[in-house]
Amino acid sequence: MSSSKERAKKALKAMTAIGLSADEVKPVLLQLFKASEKNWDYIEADNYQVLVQTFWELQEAKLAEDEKKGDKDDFLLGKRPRMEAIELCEDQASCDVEVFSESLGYAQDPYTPMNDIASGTRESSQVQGGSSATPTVMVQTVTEGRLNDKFLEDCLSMKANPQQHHLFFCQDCPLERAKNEHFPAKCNGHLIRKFIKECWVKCGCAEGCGNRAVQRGINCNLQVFMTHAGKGWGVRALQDLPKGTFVCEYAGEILTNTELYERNMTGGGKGRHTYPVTLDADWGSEKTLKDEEALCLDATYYGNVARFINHRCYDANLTDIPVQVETPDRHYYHLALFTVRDVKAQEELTWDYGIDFADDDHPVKAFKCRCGSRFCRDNKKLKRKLVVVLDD
Ligand SMILES: C[S@@+](CC[C@H](N)C(=O)[O-])C[C@H]1O[C@@H](n2cnc3c(N)ncnc32)[C@H](O)[C@@H]1O
Repeated sequence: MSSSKERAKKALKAMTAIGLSADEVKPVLLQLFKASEKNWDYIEADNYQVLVQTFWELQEAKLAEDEKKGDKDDFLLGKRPRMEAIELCEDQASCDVEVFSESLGYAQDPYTPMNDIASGTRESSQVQGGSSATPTVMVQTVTEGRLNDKFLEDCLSMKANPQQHHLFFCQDCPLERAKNEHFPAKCNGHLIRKFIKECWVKCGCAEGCGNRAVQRGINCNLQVFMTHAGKGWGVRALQDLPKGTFVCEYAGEILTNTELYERNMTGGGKGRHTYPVTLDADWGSEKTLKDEEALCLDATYYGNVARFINHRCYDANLTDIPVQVETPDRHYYHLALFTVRDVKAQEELTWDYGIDFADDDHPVKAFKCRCGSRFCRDNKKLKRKLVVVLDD
């Protein structure tokens, strides 16, 4: 059995994975630990459900308290309510969760710019690439339109815990520069993502090879429907979709950051119904990217069914994965949407656009999120009436 220290560390990691700050969660965890008489099974049950719930309940209580005092500023400014009101364990030094005073340093994985080797066997899993004398290992990530489980889990873990993976920090970040040309903020780091590399003509494999999904197009029955949640149109499938199914590509115009900025300035972005998607833009290549090189996909004027897929914070049922079809290019590439779990017929398909709802400087104004997720990041709407269950 792991020690309290390890379990506390694991709990904090799980909380940062869903976007909560470890510093804010620490006192809540400590209090819960005491209140439950050090019952880790209780704290860890259902993926730390009680911890997440208690955290939000205490936030809610603090908010209500501030509102009573007429101190609504933090909330209105979109800042997270502070947690100082929560008492810490008086005897913290001897408490066996002393890990709370430790900093949570994450080990960085060495960067491997290759797809993971899939377990599938297929005629082209080791084939010659082009005219090169050295065989290129063609990695099979998709089998009959379904993503390899390990590959999918790795992609999800990268998105959930970017700090644990290789991040590229630019000296002069084009994304920050697009927000503030004269005083760009420091780069927040860009995730070096995993790519699916589909088979192509030079693989020498058959046309029917299972490692070709995106290039074949949509293969499931999708329906655009009017949602009842005030989000406008949405998309659902009329059939069950197993985990890892390729749903569709996100198609749009490829714009540079500069073009997107100009489009927004000249009114083309006003009343827009789509949210542009930033392409990873070759982060990690040696050279500094200029504004004209950082790309995004804008589906405002041209797109496909993916432009109707709504956003959901954290627990969406789709994820986007970059795909190389034909060219080994990490700058211009395809973005494909895959299911992250089994999805039932008629269930709305959703995707986390990665919006930072607190970022007022983003070139496109974020909408008021109505995703309905308990992990919704649009805190301004967090006015749920929760009952504080924690009686210490
Ligand atoms: C890619 S479009 C999705 C299709 C859109 N619902 C429509 O009717 O055309 C993105 C737009 O849908 C709306 N939307 C998407 N997800 C939403 C959410 N979670 N809450 C509220 N509105 C959402 C926003 O207006 C957003 O700009």
